[in-house]
Amino acid sequence: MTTSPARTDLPLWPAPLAGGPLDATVEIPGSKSLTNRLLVLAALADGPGVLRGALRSRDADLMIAALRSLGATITEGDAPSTLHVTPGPVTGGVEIDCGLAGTVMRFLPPVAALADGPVRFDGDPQARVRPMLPVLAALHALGVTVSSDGPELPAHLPFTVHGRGHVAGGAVDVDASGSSQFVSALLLAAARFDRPLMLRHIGATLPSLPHIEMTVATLRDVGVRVDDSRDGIWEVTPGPIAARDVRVEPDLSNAAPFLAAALVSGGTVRVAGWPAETTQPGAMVPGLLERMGGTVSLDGDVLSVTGTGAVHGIDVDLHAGGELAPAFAALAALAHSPSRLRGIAHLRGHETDRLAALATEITRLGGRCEETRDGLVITPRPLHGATFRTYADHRMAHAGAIIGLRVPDVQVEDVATTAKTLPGFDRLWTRMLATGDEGA
Ligand SMILES: O=C(O)C1=C[C@@H](OP(=O)(O)O)[C@@H](O)[C@H](O)C1
Ligand SMILES: C=C(OP(=O)(O)O)C(=O)O
Repeated sequence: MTTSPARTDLPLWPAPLAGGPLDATVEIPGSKSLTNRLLVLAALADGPGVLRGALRSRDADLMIAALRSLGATITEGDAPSTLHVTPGPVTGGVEIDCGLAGTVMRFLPPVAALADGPVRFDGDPQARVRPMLPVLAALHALGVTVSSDGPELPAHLPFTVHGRGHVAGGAVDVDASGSSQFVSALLLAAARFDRPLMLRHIGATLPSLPHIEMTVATLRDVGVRVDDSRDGIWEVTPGPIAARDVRVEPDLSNAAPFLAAALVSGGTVRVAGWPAETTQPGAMVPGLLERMGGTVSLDGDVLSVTGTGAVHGIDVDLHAGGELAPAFAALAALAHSPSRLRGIAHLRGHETDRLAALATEITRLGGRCEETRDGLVITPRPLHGATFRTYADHRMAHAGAIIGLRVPDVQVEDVATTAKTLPGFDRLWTRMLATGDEGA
């Protein structure tokens, strides 16, 4: 970890201070995780389908471009968030740019295995260190050839999946302790395999279980039979994938920084379209904010969080919702009592090593934030302004914005990196602070 002054050639965004208690309603665009699952299933379906309220962001647009090159036709309807998807035979002989999107680099290799030729995968420089081996080893075990420069199975991008038009299926063990996306990836394509897929998780821990439940739920919604009755084992029966006209829920993890702002600034922030039931891990956000001093209410589908400006520390296992950690680490840095975030060792393989990044940046602002084996311990200290580096990580930018609500002169590096899942984050944030009813 380094605490030296940040030097960056990237643009700096002066994070706005909260002028007073908030009174804002924020419209959050569609869920990244749901959009990218629904796009994959629509591209493999039996007929044309529609997504409404889909996310349009870098990760979603990379998925759209990749599925188009693999043979699907995807067009915009009356709005950019309405997507018409017409499946086609899965075609090889193409290259896929994964950017930094875990959902693209993990979900598409099993789809590429169904193609009629090789599919090469690559992405951003930072994507080339994100773990890939468990999903590629599983494909290899299912009879799919995967190659890169060396003789060994690739552990990272870039690599090539040599599609042969079909995947046998069968039983396979996967260590998904590094990412739930290894499980989701194989389940999403498995209805198109020749035989049932019987997938067993063999690692010590399994992060982000809600995201696996999301995969199972989206598969069942399109008529695919999934047996998840045994812990750590999933069985998918090959069969038709129904075409659907579906509405995508707002991204509840991206709602987290906005709702957190109510605790930091005092006042109320509302998010419209909050689902009554969801598999998104963002469902944990209201309960966590209550524990940190917020008052939460749900009126119809409008979730309101009201804060006083006082933030309590929290001791929490975020294993199920690791993507929430940056926002909650930022809140913890502003709390009046210590916090411990546990169960999130796998965040070291996210967009950046998020544990190191959060510890470095909170420390740079004068805070005390220490890495543990599986998380962070954050002890309150007075903070001061400085550059808050973001490491191409959208959720680091959210964290810097939260701290900047209270700490003058926080300069968030490369706020445009938020376009990964929420283009226009800075505009939405500034409008929220203008305390009116604002939309995306
Ligand atoms: O399947 C998904 O859509 C996701 C699963 C999670 O990944 P990990 O299990 O790697 O944390 C989550 O952090 C990521 O933002 C999205
Ligand atoms: C871990 C994340 O993304 P990805 O889908 O790229 O893994 C995230 O959005 O927090």
